[in-house]
Amino acid sequence: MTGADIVLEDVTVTFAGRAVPALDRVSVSVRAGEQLALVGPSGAGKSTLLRLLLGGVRPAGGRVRVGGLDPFATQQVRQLRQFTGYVRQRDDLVPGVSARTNILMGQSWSWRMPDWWAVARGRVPSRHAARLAELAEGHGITDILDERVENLSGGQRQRVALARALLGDPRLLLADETTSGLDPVNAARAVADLTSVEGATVMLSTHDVSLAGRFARVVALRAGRIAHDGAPPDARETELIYAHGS
Ligand SMILES: Nc1ncnc2c1ncn2[C@@H]1O[C@H](COP(=O)(O)OP(=O)(O)OP(=O)(O)O)[C@@H](O)[C@H]1O
Repeated sequence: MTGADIVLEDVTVTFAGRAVPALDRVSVSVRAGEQLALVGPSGAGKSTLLRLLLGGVRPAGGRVRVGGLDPFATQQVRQLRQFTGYVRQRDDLVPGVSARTNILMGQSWSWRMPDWWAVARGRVPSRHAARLAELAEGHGITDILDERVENLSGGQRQRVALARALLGDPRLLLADETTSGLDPVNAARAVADLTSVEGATVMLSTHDVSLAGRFARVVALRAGRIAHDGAPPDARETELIYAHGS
């Protein structure tokens, strides 16, 4: 499986009612299979950039391509979402159903009738059984698979969301502050898992400078602009990226 390449050319996003663009003429190219950390102060545009890649926000200008697909073309974005694992900053687990069903539902686009029946009966479709068991074990959630997600802690919910993103062996993994609610052991495990999907392109946004330092490439945003793109910034550069004011 090959990862998805990403091309952003001169992309500007301006939210309604905001004088300042959330992304201001941003250009970034990511090779298929490349893994990078996205850093920058709160409000710098990290979530906006990740959401943009799946057609979640519409640019006022510029060009976006992910795996050669246009996220703003209906048919293409459907295809794009099928090969992407996305762990959002605020998880979007479906209440009222179990952790297991939530994890499986990320792959429902590929199900046929017998798979739907299996899930409706609380079972795991055979095509997902081995990988689900492996992910649940790896993330310490085997014992909570039957729990309704509203009964889980924030960290447990994050691990469920992570397992859902990883279940389909995605070509692209987008993780938005995924490790912030996790204890150090589970945070390390989450990063190890996110970066070990064979061939997948990975973009992980984080406020954790030491975590970002584990990536060969770090892209920093500041007030919607690229402030750094390359090897992890040193202490002085990091200070400038996070300095108050402009
Ligand atoms: N739906 C929206 N409507 C209006 N403004 C928005 C919307 N989403 C984001 N913004 C604004 O766009 C800017 C960038 O926000 P974004 O969430 O991308 O930042 P971030 O770098 O991910 O921040 P954090 O680290 O706090 O998650 C902020 O000024 C934010 O207030």
